[in-house]
Amino acid sequence: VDNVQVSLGGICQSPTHASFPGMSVCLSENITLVSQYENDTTRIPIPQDAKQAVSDTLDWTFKKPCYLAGTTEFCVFSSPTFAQGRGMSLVTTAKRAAAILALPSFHDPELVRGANQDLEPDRPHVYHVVEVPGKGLGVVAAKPLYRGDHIISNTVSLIIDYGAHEQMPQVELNKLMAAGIEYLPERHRDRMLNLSTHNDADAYLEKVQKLVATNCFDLEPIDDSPHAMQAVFPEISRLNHDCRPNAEYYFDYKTFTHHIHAIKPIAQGEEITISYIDPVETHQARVDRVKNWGFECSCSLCSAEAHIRNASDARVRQINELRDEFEDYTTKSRATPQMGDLMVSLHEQERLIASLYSAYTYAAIEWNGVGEPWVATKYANLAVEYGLPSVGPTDPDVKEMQKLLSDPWGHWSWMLRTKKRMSWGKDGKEVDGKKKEGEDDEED
Ligand SMILES: C[S@@+](CC[C@H](N)C(=O)[O-])C[C@H]1O[C@@H](n2cnc3c(N)ncnc32)[C@H](O)[C@@H]1O
Repeated sequence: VDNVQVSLGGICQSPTHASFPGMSVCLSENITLVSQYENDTTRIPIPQDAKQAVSDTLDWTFKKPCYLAGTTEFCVFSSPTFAQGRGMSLVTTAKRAAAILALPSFHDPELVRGANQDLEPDRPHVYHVVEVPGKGLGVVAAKPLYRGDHIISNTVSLIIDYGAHEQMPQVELNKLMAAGIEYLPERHRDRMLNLSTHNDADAYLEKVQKLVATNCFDLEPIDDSPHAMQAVFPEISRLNHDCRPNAEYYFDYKTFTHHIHAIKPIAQGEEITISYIDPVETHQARVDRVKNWGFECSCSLCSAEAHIRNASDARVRQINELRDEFEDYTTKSRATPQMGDLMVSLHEQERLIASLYSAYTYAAIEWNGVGEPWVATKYANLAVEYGLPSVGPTDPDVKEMQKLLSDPWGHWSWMLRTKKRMSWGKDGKEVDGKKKEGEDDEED
């Protein structure tokens, strides 16, 4: 069972005004193409020879400008035709650009048909973008929404390799990001350029830097590169933060699409929110993290009275302690089914709806681990129901719970804790880590 803490796949972890170490950087042979940007404070012209010759092989339409950072060259790659002409751009290495180009959504346009509502003006939107006092723009429900209802999806618009952040001076990276935005088709580009920068920017490139920092999400590497990626999705970026949100997001790597679903009932006209941070943190930690986006968190939990906040902090600490026990599959673990029930209850008390699926998952595993298939089945069903809108159908926990549902007795968790504690199996030897699928149960 995967640890549920959000790191990658979440909102950018170091979003605003971070200082990136400037390494010595040499311009690649494309210096003449980018030098024209030096004093440009408005828009970035497309380099004359950036467009590739049209060929039968699927390729990026634009592959320049580039910068050589040490021995690594980072370029802008762009496909204005991606996702029915919505377009996408990357700032990354040629190797990673090739890995992304190999993804199914580039070869089968049907996979991303209908992913972006702006391409389907006749489809009724379930949300409106409005001015929200004290928050700039925000998203409100256009009709009553129920748990699991789909709200917005966006294919990725701009991706920036964290390797570029590490290895390029910020000012050079800003130019590449600006070129990536420039390549997007006009309507899409305008939406990107209208995104919030939280506060004013004096120059165009500073504006590009701030809008990426304010609106990006983190994506895991899709190749053998150690570097994660930042991604921007213009419509989804209008969602404001709440530590106890009513919507959750997940990224589908197959289609390169970000999805937002309601995780609880939302009334017509109510603001739709997501959490920018790991919400299973204490009050002070949350307040500090949210400051990265330049605002003081005023959500209901952060503005609660001190004694309410303190009780919440105690529950959050207990959730984190219990998680360590559930993740320990050795005989040292103190995890019991009743602790699984407690985990569920603590999540409910804390209004941690987005990660409730993980509490149900732990409870299902623990009940199955002592040979109680029907209680395990109840929790596994709940894990799937709550997991689908929160983490999506390809999430490992959701898939594991679907397996448990189809055959609790054949699942790796069946009687696992009992066997461990009674030293059954494997000559009584303790096996570290959880039991792997297909491992035999010959001593049962
Ligand atoms: C990703 S944008 C969200 C959309 C933004 N409000 C807009 O006008 O486009 C993030 C920025 O929105 C504002 N914001 C988001 N959540 C907020 C909140 N709970 N309270 C105040 N400002 C918030 C902050 O300025 C933050 O830097």
